[in-house]
Amino acid sequence: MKFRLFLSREACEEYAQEMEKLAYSLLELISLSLGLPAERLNSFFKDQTSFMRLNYYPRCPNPRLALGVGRHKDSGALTILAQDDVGGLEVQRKTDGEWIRVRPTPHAFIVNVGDVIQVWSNDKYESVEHRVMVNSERERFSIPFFFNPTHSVMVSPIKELINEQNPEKYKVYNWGKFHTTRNLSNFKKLNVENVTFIILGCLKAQLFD
Ligand SMILES: O=C(O)CCC(=O)C(=O)O
Ligand SMILES: [Fe+2]
Repeated sequence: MKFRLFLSREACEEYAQEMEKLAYSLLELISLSLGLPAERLNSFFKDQTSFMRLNYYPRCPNPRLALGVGRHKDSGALTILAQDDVGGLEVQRKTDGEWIRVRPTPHAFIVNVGDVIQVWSNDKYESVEHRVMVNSERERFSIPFFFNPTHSVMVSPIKELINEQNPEKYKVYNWGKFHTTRNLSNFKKLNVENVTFIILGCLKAQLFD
């Protein structure tokens, strides 16, 4: 995939509209896979707070000293990522903590399940931890589309998925408040490597207070 450096507003709007359609299709498939009606989750996105980002990672002579994107989990519902052929995205394998390179596949998107779907599905789906390494020889471009719920949505495990054998693992939280607080803090105030993980951990911990 080749990216032009300057994208027009119209192109960005058109791209976002297409991503939104794709995101709804994926959401419906996820809903079906959980044994729910296809459109069960759609209403959470009526005035969605989705956005896209144009990422540029310049070449770096000493990649070990530079931060592409530090380790994190995406906090929204789904991320649909387009990337060029340079590579640099890595996901952490849960079994041994090893960072695995995600090899770019031509004409394919990478789809991340975010924390919101992890909570809705009560851990049936897991939000993957990932990071981006920079490259000493080539610059890199990527375009993530973050498919996020409406600001006022209260996120908690979907009640149809909860029963005695599968009690809810998360307390309810407000998506908009959570997202704004996280963005405003810009990860500065917490001296930890992985803020999302800690926050999800806190939500889980509260359950057992
Ligand atoms: O550029 C990438 O490959 C991923 C960026 C990313 O993880 C993010 O913006 O959340
Ligand atoms: Fe990410």
